[in-house]
Amino acid sequence: MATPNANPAARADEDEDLFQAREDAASGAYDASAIEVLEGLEPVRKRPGMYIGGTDERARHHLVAEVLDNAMDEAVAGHATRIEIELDADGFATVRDNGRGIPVDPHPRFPDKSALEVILCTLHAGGKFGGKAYQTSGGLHGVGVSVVNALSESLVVEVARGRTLYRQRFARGVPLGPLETVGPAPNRRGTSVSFRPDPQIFGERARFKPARLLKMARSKAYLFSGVEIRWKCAPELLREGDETPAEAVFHFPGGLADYLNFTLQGAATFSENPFAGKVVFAEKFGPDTVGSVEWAANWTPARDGFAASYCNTVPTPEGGTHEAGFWAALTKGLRAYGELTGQKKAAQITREDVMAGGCAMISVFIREPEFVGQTKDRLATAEAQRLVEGAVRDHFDNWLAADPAAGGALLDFVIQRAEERLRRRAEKETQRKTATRKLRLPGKLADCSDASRAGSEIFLVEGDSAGGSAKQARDRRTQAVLPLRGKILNVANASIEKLTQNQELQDLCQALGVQPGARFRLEDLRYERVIIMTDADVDGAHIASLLMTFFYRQMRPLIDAGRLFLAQPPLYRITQGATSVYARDDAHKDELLATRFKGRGKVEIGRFKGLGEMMPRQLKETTMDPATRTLVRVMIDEDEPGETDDLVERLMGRKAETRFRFIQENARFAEALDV
Ligand SMILES: Nc1ncnc2c1ncn2[C@@H]1O[C@H](COP(=O)(O)OP(=O)(O)OP(=O)(O)O)[C@@H](O)[C@H]1O
Repeated sequence: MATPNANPAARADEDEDLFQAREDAASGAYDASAIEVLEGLEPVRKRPGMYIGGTDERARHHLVAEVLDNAMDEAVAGHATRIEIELDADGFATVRDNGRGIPVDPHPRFPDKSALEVILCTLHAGGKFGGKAYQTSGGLHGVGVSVVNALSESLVVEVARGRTLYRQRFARGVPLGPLETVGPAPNRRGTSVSFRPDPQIFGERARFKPARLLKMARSKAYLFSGVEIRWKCAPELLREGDETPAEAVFHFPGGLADYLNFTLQGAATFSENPFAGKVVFAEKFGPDTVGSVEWAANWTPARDGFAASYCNTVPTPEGGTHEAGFWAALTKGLRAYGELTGQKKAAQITREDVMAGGCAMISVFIREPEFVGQTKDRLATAEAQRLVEGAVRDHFDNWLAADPAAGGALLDFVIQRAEERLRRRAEKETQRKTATRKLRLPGKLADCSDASRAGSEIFLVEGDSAGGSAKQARDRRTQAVLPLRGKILNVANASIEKLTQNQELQDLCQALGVQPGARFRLEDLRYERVIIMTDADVDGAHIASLLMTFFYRQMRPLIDAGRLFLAQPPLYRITQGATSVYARDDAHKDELLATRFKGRGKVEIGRFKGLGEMMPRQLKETTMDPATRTLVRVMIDEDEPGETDDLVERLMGRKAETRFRFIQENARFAEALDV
């Protein structure tokens, strides 16, 4: 669709620019010399995101998870009993285990290199591709530790094997020398990996967060009761008032049940003892079935339910087949229990009803799991569903029967959830029938012209001038624009009355076609995607966080369904001759300057003050057009359930000093966006 431009001369100039840029890319610069072949670990340094999902805080901590997963694999395979995690004041993280030690003998395919060097410097080198060295492992691709090596400014591996200590040092994935034999080590065995993430990749001021790693260490210990995890952190890294200890030892013989009780501390639950257990598959399904499942679940009316699942100790925040099997066992179990106790209504129960208020932890160990992506967010192995359902079902039936009071109360609670769900559905149907319900839409909304919800989007923009640009830049058929004036109310501490009186929020709800809080229904949402589009500066970031808090608190299912996004408007336009490119932030600008603009004439850098200042076609091309833009999906990234609640409370709640502390801790982010 054509976008009207206030200034036709400028439009013609721009067309010319664009044409030239395309020509340039299509001819002169594109010959055989433009085809690069990346060798060794270079691809990892070029595109870290492909291997660790980005270069942000989560990705940085994921490096430790990769190394820790290797040590856990060694423990789960029965070769290590102790893992130590240490954080140094100079930014190094060390993970040490007392396992077999990474093999150090010459590698059969590369006889002049040790297996250790091959593992550390080659993608896809590992002992977990279905061989005999590990039965169930979190590692699969032979990628983890080599990626950590590539992205570390400095990395040292020590291996104690056969009473001898070996060491090799690396910098940015390149060995600084061969594997050295340090000397005899009669009382030591295992592997130690020490590394410091590369500031060139993660930024100068990126540091590990002790609290985040402590949680990781603790949850690993819960997941495998056969391991003791020792934690040590340089006191300089801890702030006064931090709850993170400088030293701790984690060992949980009670496994997941301990974990669940710890997480639910204080909440009233249906049963004093959670529904918990463990099944070794070979005992249930025959000696050829490798692996096991452990679980713990309880129900509480006091808070929303959650499910935390793991496969081979790797967290799977997006669930997958193991979770599906677990909930299927419980749903079928409750229906059968209802039938047994004469509760006819139990036949209506679905998985959704069982999950409401259900807090569950599920950990499976299986051979050669299949995940979606290298960061392993979701388990895809179909077999896991059958194994978990089969293993859990009998135990659940027995648990319900063993405590009729708790079992009956749980069944009532779940039936109530089912009834509520059915009532809601009936209400909706009558609504649809009785009225061609007239929608009142706020006046300033520029709605899309297509009636279909599929593929439609609404952009929430800050202020009328940005709204004006966005209205010109949009695709009128599928993209709607709602300008919001000034900062919306901070909902973290607003009462519900205040919330409903706030004009901006009222308009927002009306435009979306939904109601906030308990009356929110995802089915009512008038658009497929909701996109927050604010300026790339501190004010914009603040408005975006207020909106995200609002959605998190009042419309959480919208986030869980993956339908909330952040637009990524550029901050800079870099021009050289006929070529222009856009940069998101300072780091991106520096990267582009270093890679794309080498010594060919004068480079001009323009900085956008706000969206309102951009030409509609620039805004369209960089930020709104689905063919060329990038969107960031807002997701809830929790290492532990309840963590986001804490963070939102800290950031947006009443205590200004905690917010201030967060901003200080994350100063890089705040600075990068500062104007
Ligand atoms: N702590 C350790 N103890 C013993 N062997 C190890 C240890 N760490 C790594 N290894 C060996 O190095 C191999 C490569 O490890 P790497 O982390 O690169 O990949 P992976 O664990 O096989 O798979 P993934 O890419 O999924 O993490 C492992 O398969 C294992 O054989």
